[in-house]
Amino acid sequence: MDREKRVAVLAGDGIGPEVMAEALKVLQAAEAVFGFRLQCEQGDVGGCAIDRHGHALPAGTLSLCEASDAILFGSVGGPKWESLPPEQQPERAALLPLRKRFDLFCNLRPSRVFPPLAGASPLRSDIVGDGFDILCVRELTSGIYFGRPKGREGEGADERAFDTMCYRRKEIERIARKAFEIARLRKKRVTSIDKANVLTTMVFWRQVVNEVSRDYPDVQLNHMYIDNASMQLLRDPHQFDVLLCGNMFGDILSDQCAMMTGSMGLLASASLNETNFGLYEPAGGSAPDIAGKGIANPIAQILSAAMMLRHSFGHEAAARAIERAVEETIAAGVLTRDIARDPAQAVGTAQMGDAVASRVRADD
Ligand SMILES: NC(=O)c1ccc[n+]([C@@H]2O[C@H](COP(=O)([O-])OP(=O)(O)OC[C@H]3O[C@@H](n4cnc5c(N)ncnc54)[C@H](O)[C@@H]3O)[C@@H](O)[C@H]2O)c1
Ligand SMILES: CC(C)[C@H](C(=O)O)[C@@H](O)C(=O)O
Ligand SMILES: [Mg+2]
Repeated sequence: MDREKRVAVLAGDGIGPEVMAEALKVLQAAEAVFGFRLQCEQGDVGGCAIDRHGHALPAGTLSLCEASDAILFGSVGGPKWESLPPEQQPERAALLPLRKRFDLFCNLRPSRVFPPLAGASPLRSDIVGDGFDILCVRELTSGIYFGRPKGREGEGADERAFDTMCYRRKEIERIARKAFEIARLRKKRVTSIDKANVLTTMVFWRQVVNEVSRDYPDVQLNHMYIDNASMQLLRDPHQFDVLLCGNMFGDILSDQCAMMTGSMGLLASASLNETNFGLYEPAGGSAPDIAGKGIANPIAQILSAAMMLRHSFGHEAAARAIERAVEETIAAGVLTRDIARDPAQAVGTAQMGDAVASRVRADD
């Protein structure tokens, strides 16, 4: 890295601060091994920011992000803030505006089975086989999440609520291009997910994806309806390489893919714009059911930090070293409760972080 990079560290709510502490520990180990320095600065975000500052994304946090080279994000939300008006809740007032502000349209969610964890998958062993490797490429700044109008009106039996699903050609084109480019570095297969049999937006999605695919004749493209895709993932995950999804379908299928690898706590993600500025976060949430117990799996957060080193800072060797340290930790049987075969043998969040940090090393 040419100069010291600035990282906005937004741990957020629930298990966010617990798993973030472990990711920072692992980053420090990588700094020591590879001789680079990150300037990490913490900012409040989410429900805890509402409690402290009256807003889920305080101005100080936004300016910290604007002055940084990347954002390392934990998770936001939880029961305490669910009764607030929807537009004030942490997810809608902090996370979605951050994605929009930095134009983070390209969300990468890799689901790969760690071979020693094949038994942690809820899928039958003959279906998991020797493991699958699926990359969900999710459009993140448009679709039904952001379409206007959106609202509620009327009263009584006629009271209604509505969202708008809308995609512009340029929005479909740019995410499709990303999916095809990435597929070229993998098994060269893209499955585009839609609901073109019902939704006009999705007829357009399919048409534009077909048009973009002409520039990538070496990549095999097929289309699949979302309902069938959800079923096919369970029946034969090996048929998939890159899943190209709109915002909502990608949200749903990526949770499904994560669990198919054994736990929500394993799924990292990168949300990128055209300049490779990124927000890096676990795909799972604040996990209120286990928050504060020191048992959350920090791997998704740690692997998100590795993705930051790779995609925003171009430090492939350090990213790979962290990924390898995670693989070796798992192979050594150091497992949190969500992935341990015997819960009595499970380690806590901090022990898992220690185990990964101690295994970060340069290439042999
Ligand atoms: N990026 C984000 O900030 C983000 C993402 C998803 C959900 N959320 C928010 O989080 C809150 C809880 O949402 P939810 O319950 O639907 O989803 P969740 O992902 O928080 O939890 C779903 C299940 O997965 C488990 N899980 C998740 N991460 C884990 C980890 N690291 N280790 C072990 N187990 C883990 C949880 O214990 C829970 O049983 C909501 O307020 C939601 O809006 C935030
Ligand atoms: C918390 C929520 C807004 C978010 C989403 O729906 O995008 C989350 O579920 C995710 O997958 O990152
Ligand atoms: Mg989600």
